[in-house]
Formats: sequence, structure tokens, C-alpha cells
Amino acid sequence: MRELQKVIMEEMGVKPTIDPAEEVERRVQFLCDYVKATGSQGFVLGISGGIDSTLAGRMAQMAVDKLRAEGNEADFVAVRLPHGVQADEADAAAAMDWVAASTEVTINIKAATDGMEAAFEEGTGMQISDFNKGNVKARMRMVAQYAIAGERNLLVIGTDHGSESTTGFFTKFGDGGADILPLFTLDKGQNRQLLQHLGAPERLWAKEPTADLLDGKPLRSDEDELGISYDDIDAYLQGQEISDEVAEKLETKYLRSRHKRTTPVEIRDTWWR
Ligand SMILES: Nc1ncnc2c1ncn2[C@@H]1O[C@H](COP(=O)(O)OP(=O)(O)OC[C@H]2O[C@@H]([n+]3cccc(C(=O)O)c3)[C@H](O)[C@@H]2O)[C@@H](O)[C@H]1O
Ligand SMILES: Nc1ncnc2c1ncn2[C@@H]1O[C@H](COP(=O)(O)OP(=O)(O)OP(=O)(O)O)[C@@H](O)[C@H]1O
Ligand SMILES: [Mg+2]
Repeated sequence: MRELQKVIMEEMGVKPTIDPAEEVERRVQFLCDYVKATGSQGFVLGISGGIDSTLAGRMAQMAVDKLRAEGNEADFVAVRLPHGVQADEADAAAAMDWVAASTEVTINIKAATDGMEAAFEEGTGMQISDFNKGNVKARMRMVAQYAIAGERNLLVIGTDHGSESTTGFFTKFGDGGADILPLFTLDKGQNRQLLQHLGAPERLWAKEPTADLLDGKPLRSDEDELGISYDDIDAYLQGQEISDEVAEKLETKYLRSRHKRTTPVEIRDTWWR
């Protein structure tokens, strides 16, 4: 096995095979235990219609149901965060239905994002690129979720997991900004597997992953942007051999995104040297 593969596998903790029922139970329990330990009152999470937020959202509601059954006060706020009207609006609606959150909210991030774009252009005299604006959208979603968390004493759920963390395929302090990560140590295929196990409709578990951040390319697939398939990433994280060319591409992305998987670098840190 490649030397770096061993390091990455250890960091991501993805198992080659999982027992879906056990994984769901363990993660729901983790959510319950952390709420109790912190004295918070539940969770908030953006529901996009994609695989990760559908799974994390369903598990959050399962945790809240369990907490309530044990006599605790708890709530899960599932929040739609469209930028205008989503191209996959129907998937987001289907995900909200299936997640069946105790509280549902919609905050449209278009006005805030456009406001930041206009202020940026006025202040700097520069145009913001579509790519950079995409990261602003992801950060606006983070701002909206923390505003809800702050008002209601909730924790912000993040959906980061092995297959996205490895390549740094998330916006730093955007979707990467969260309090608790119930999907960590799973890979993309396993997220799909857990959704199927929980009985999600096929349109939700079979959906093509998309960050959907670009005005110019709505629903651009993650695999198109990454240039690596999730099957290859998952195989690598499970200790299988993939082509050297793909492994090198993945490892380059891993090394370049180290700063996203740690707290901000300070004077005593040596990992970057
Ligand atoms: N070495 C270093 N040490 C410390 N900080 C460093 C750094 N290099 C860059 N930085 C900082 O990091 C910033 C770049 O990071 P970041 O702002 O995240 O931007 P970046 O990594 O360039 O872009 C985010 C990527 O994640 C993808 N994404 C985002 C959101 C959701 C999803 C999804 O799957 O749904 C995917 C998105 O499509 C894009 O490919 C720089 O502007 C700089 O401030
Ligand atoms: N349009 C959106 N509405 C609400 N939340 C969103 C939206 N887009 C992204 N998010 C939030 O950002 C997180 C990261 O997006 P990401 O695309 O990685 O996950 P996903 O959409 O849930 O699943 P997939 O990777 O399969 O598309 C989501 O899990 C969700 O919490
Ligand atoms: Mg998505």
C-alpha cells in the first residue's frame, strides 16, 4: 500500500465494510450524548436535497425523537437555504419531506449574497469571480445556520465525511464551519448505503452529488469539478489499490488542503514546514 494512503486512512477512519444498522444507532446516540453533555437544545442543518444533508438530517431528527422520548426538551431545525430558486428544487422538497424535521425554516441567501457581492465590488473596484462567489454562498449558509443556533441554543451540524475531507472539497468556514460532524468516518458510498437502509426514496440516495455553487454552471457534478470519482476516493480510503495517476491526484489535493482540516496555524505549529 502507498505510504500516504496509510496516513490518510488512519486520519479518515473509514471502514472497508459497515453494518448500516449499527452505524445509524451509534451516530444517533453520539448526537444525543453530545446535546446532553453541552446543555444545548438540539440541532440545525441546511437541507439541500443532496445525499449528505438528507442522511445527517434524518439522523438528527431520530436523535431529537429519542431525546424527547426520554423526557428532554429538544428540537431539530431543518433549514432550506436556496440561492434564489434551486435548479433541483424538487429534490430539496423531497428531502425535507423525508427528513420530517420537528421544525422547518427557509432562509433565501440570495439577497445577502448579492449584497456582499455589490459591497465587495464597490469597495474594491474588482469583480468577484463566479468561483469565489460560490464560496460566499457557502459561507452565507453558515451565517444563517449560526443565527438560528444562536437564537435557539442549538448546535450546527456539519456533513463533512471521509470522501470530502480527504480532498478538501468544502468551503473553509462555509460548509466546513460546524459544531458536530455525525458523518465523519463514513465515505460517500456508505452515506448512500445508510440512506437506503433507512428507506429513503431512490431519488434521494441515487442523486448525483453536487456543490451547486456556481451561477454559471448549475448542478455541476462534484466528480466533474474534482476530476476524481467518488468510487475511486472511497476505494482508496478503504485500502484498495487505485491507479497511480488517480492516487497521486488525490494525494496532491489532500496535501494542499491540510490547512482546512486543522485550527488556524499559529507560531508553535510545525505541520506546515
Ligand atoms: N496553505 C494555506 N494555509 C492557510 N490558509 C490557506 C492556505 N491556502 C489557502 N488558504 C485559505 O483558504 C482559502 C481557500 O479555501 P476555500 O475558501 O475553502 O476555497 P477553495 O478550497 O479554493 O474552494 C472550495 C472548494 O470546495 C468546493 N465545495 C465548496 C462547498 C461545498 C462543496 C460541496 O461539495 O458541496 C464543495 C468548491 O466547489 C471548491 O472546489 C484561501 O482564500 C485562503 O484564505
Ligand atoms: N441549497 C442548499 N440548501 C441548504 N443547505 C445547503 C445547500 N447547499 C449546501 N448546503 C449545505 O452544505 C452542505 C455541504 O454541501 P454538499 O453538497 O457537500 O452536501 P449535500 O448537498 O448534502 O450532498 P451531496 O454532496 O450529495 O450533494 C450540505 O450538506 C448542506 O448542509
Ligand atoms: Mg450538494
